[in-house]
Amino acid sequence: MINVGVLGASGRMGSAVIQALTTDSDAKLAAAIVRKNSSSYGKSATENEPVHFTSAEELQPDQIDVLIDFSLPEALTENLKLAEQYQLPIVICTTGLNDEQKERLAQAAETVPVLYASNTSIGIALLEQLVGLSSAALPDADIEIFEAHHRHKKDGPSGTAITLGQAAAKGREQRWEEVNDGVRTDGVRSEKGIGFSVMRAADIVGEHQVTLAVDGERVEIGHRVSNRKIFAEGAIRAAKWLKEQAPGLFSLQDTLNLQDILQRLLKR
Ligand SMILES: NC(=O)C1=CN([C@@H]2O[C@H](COP(=O)(O)OP(=O)(O)OC[C@H]3O[C@@H](n4cnc5c(N)ncnc54)[C@H](OP(=O)(O)O)[C@@H]3O)[C@@H](O)[C@H]2O)C=CC1
Ligand SMILES: O=C(O)C1=N[C@H](C(=O)O)C[C@H](O)C1
Repeated sequence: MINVGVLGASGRMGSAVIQALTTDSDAKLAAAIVRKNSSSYGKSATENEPVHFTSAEELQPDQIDVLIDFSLPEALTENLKLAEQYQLPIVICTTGLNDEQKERLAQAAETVPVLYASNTSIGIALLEQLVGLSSAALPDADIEIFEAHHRHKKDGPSGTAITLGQAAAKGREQRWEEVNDGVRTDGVRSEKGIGFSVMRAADIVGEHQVTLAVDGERVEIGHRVSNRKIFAEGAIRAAKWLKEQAPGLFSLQDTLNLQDILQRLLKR
């Protein structure tokens, strides 16, 4: 049984992780961590078990094996400090990180196991591989990425959309900085640019579509999530894997054998 500390525990994803832990036979909720000024602070985090929303300062580190972070980028530094202070593996699922924050992940990974996943679903991990493969196989195709999320989302393009763009660039051995067109404000695509379009509406959980288009033909690779349980269970699966690792910076791909499967199939 592993004991999980959830950071950002009062949020949409924090609540989904807490819910998923109630039915997991190998992992349980050990701490539901929020800001001290959170409206949830001190309230009960679960219906039947005696876990209350608590602050990082009150944490009992000996009762925790691994942390899962679904807070916001503003909390990243403090959350990594917590992992370092108590030598706890940490799965970071927050998106919208800037370059400095990404460097901070690598720095923390020198002393604790850190897994960063902009999307914890296996479907998106698979899409990443398929996008890399498609982009290499169709070197002249124009690549565009569409993503749709709920009206409350605070960052865009989504972390997943950026990860998929990076997979496409990697497939063509291109530097991401040179091909990232972002969300075009003038509507004009650069020659090798990868562009993004973003929809924010109602309760959409998470949708991504990568289009590779040549004149007269179009490949579309897409993924839709309709329940946050998918992300929650993926994060818990990653946490179980990370708990067994030495310090280092990992991705969801490290926990799966998708590359091996693809390589085996491509050799046939
Ligand atoms: N990797 C993945 O698969 C997925 C990643 N995400 C990402 O996870 C993150 C959270 O998403 P979601 O649950 O929808 O967001 P919410 O806004 O619902 O939750 C955010 C949580 O962070 C807490 N929080 C806000 N500001 C701070 C702060 N400055 N310091 C500490 N805690 C803070 C809030 O707590 P309170 O206000 O109570 O203090 C709340 O619990 C986003 O970055 C999102 O993009 C989302 C889905 C899947
Ligand atoms: O904020 C969300 O909700 C989501 N964020 C992640 C992202 O930015 O990619 C993953 C998921 O699609 C949901």
